[in-house]
Amino acid sequence: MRIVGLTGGIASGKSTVSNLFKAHGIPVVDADIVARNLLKKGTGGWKKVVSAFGEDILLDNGEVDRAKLGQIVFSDPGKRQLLNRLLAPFISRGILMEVLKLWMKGCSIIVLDVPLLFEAKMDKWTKPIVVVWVDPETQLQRLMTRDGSTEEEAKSRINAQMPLDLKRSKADIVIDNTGTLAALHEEFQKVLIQITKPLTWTELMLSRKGAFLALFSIFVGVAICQKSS
Ligand SMILES: CC(C)(COP(=O)(O)OP(=O)(O)OC[C@H]1O[C@@H](n2cnc3c(N)ncnc32)[C@H](O)[C@@H]1O)[C@@H](O)C(=O)NCCC(=O)NCCS
Ligand SMILES: Nc1ncnc2c1ncn2[C@@H]1O[C@H](COP(=O)(O)OP(=O)(O)OP(=O)(O)O)[C@@H](O)[C@H]1O
Repeated sequence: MRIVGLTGGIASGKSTVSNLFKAHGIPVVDADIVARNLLKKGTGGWKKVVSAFGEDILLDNGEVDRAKLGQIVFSDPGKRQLLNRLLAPFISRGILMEVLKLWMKGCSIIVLDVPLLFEAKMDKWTKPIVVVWVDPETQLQRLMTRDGSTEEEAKSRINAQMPLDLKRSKADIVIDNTGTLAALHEEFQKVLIQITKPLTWTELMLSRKGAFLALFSIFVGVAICQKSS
């Protein structure tokens, strides 16, 4: 199974691109959805977060007030690190479970849409890594429009992540989403061809999976030779 990593900056267009993957029949595991489910009332994640941040972050119905928790963690790096530390193991386990379900269904290619793919060191699970990039001004404008946030709020969210240019430098494939949606659709078609084409022998051997298969075959070969001699 090929696990494609999809990441980028906040509001760079990951969900828009992941919808294109889904429209082409490629399943997507969305880390934001996994993280949202982990904060549902009564779950393990909810308990950890309530005991660390207090009941002040709850709504009257006992669910986490996401806007309030967001205001706290995006204006205080220490509190953000605390939240990340509490939720990271649950998030990676949740993602892994979704991957397993898709593997059991026989999916040959899946996409992991993870905003913090590099920050959470999940990049080693995925190949190729697609980074959705936008220029900083467009990113800020789109974020403020989508969330109805002030410039200050939007900037604090952008600055809470690894710089987008650094993510771009770590990518195997970059999608520039600074232009129109039509331009994005066009660029996506090229990426889809790149991602779905079968690996060449050289690429397979250079991949970790290929190296593992080669070593395994050598090991089995040696074992058979020893047994028959
Ligand atoms: C703080 C929370 C409650 C705010 O909720 P809200 O509904 O306002 O935002 P939402 O979850 O839709 O996230 C929007 C975007 O914010 C960015 N973001 C979310 N969490 C983080 C974080 N800890 N650090 C940096 N950026 C983040 C991502 O780009 C994400 O796509 C929520 O983001 C959260 O629980 N974050 C911690 C879990 C996490 O790390 N999620 C990212 C999955 S890898
Ligand atoms: N090429 C585009 N032209 C105009 N608007 C766009 C384009 N691509 C995305 N958008 C809009 O920009 C906003 C951010 O896009 P999207 O939600 O896909 O980003 P994201 O990377 O998934 O964000 P997050 O990190 O918060 O999950 C949305 O309102 C979306 O409709």
